[in-house]
Amino acid sequence: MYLYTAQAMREADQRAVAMGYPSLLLMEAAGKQAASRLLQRFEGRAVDVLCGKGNNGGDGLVAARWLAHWGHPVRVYAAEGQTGDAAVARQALLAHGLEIAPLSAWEPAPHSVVLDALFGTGLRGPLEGFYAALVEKVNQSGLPVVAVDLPSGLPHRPHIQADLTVALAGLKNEHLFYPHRAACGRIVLESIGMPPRALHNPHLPEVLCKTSMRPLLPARPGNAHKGLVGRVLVAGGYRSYTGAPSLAALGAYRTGAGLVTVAYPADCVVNPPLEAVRLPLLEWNHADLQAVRAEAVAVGMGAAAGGVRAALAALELGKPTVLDADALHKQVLSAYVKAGLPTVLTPHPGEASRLLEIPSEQIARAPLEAAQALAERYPGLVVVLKGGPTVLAWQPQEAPLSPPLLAVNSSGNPSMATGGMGDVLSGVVAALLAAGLSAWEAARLGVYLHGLAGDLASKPGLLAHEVAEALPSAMRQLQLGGVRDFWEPC
Ligand SMILES: NC(=O)C1=CN([C@@H]2O[C@H](COP(=O)(O)OP(=O)(O)OC[C@H]3O[C@@H](n4cnc5c(N)ncnc54)[C@H](O)[C@@H]3O)[C@@H](O)[C@H]2O)[C@@H](O)CC1
Ligand SMILES: Nc1ncnc2c1ncn2[C@@H]1O[C@H](COP(=O)(O)OP(=O)(O)O)[C@@H](O)[C@H]1O
Ligand SMILES: [K+]
Repeated sequence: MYLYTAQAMREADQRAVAMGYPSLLLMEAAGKQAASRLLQRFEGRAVDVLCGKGNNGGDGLVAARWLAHWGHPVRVYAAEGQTGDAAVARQALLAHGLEIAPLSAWEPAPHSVVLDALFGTGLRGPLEGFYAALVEKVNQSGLPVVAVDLPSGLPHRPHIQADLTVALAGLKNEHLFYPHRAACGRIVLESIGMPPRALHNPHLPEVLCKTSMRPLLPARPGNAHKGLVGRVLVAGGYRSYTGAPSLAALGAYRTGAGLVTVAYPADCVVNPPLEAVRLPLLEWNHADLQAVRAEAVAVGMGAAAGGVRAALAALELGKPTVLDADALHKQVLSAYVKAGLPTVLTPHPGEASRLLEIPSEQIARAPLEAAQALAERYPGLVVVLKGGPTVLAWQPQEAPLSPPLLAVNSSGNPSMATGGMGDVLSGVVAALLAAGLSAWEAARLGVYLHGLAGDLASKPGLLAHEVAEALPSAMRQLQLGGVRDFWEPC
């Protein structure tokens, strides 16, 4: 499944029509589904439907018709001047004997719910004048609001603050990225019958979800032994933060690594899991690391100034590698590009800011663009730009002229914003690399599982090792089909 811009969704709509699928059917499904989702959540309240003059308004007119048809009290307020499908929706509503009042007549009524069908993906620029005032009036009414497709006004200000948003046909950027996502409330995605071929567009970012991630889970053969399922070398640690390599080791073990070795400077106290092999080193050098039996490496966690040396020593092992934290320096990344090894780098916005030399606020505002810029700068390396949500980008070296592949994670939550969470992720991705997944597969599945474990363990005061401990349940639930994507109805 893909993440759409307004333009990409319009193109999908046009493809559906070109394939012979009538657009009126899409509007009918959209309005009917929005009405039924509203009733599911706000049964018993009168519904005020606010309709704009475009197709979002058309969806609202369809919803109003069905609400009335099902016997619910409904008042309709609409702009004048619908055309095309929305005009047909208006006629159909009138044929049911409903009256349409002007939008200017709307006043908040106690115990009602507002269906916001003012503007969707067709909005051009911020709302002003009458519509800006209407949106503010709805927000100030304190009434619950269900938004059709998008809270009206997004991605600009002012915009509707919704309790529920019924996304139509596909998720749009506003449904996944903050601060806009916060305006959507709970999000439910309705397919509205759009032909899958019309939605198909591999140039768009992939949304990581249970359906695409489940097939990537590595199988564990009946005759498995610890040398067969993937061994991981974790290289990191320094005086200041000795928990980092230990958490990476825990993440790797809890993702199914057969054996984890933790290499760290001998003058630092590291307490890896009991099950890990310890390798204290006097200095980061290739010869000592070479002795470790491992199919993948995670390097840089808590390594401070030793990060660059550790990463360059690890490079000579010629293994698939995760570069995190203190390994994330330009000279390291350039050396890994040259080596052409399967490599995943996992910067947070601060580290990406150092690499791209742009402010981290800019990265947080446009994470997909930042991940893409890193992927283009370091072809062949898979970029995992961590955040809420984490985004991924990869420019395959064999296809330098095509745009990078992009993905956005859908799992994870703000309780994961605590120290050590990223260290666990490095171990998870390294374990998947060691199990034989490609860098793009391991990064996508690793990010998804890590977020899913965070969702299962979510609570105030969540600690990174608790997320690691939830990884086995996350994998089992994904395997057995017990996972719910956030846009699925409860
Ligand atoms: N997949 C699809 O493409 C489908 C889309 N549908 C609906 O269609 C919507 C998109 O419809 P439209 O493209 O008609 O666009 P909208 O209905 O979102 O808005 C277009 C209308 O808003 C006006 N407008 C735009 N910017 C404005 C501004 N800043 N201030 C005041 N007025 C402004 C335009 O003049 C136009 O009348 C979707 O969000 C969805 O609700 C559904 O009907 C079914 C299928
Ligand atoms: N609000 C959030 N929503 C989803 N995931 C989050 C959120 N905040 C943090 N995370 C996840 O937690 C991890 C934090 O990583 P990082 O900042 O590197 O932590 P550390 O450096 O302390 O190990 C990332 O995987 C990130 O995606
Ligand atoms: K809307």
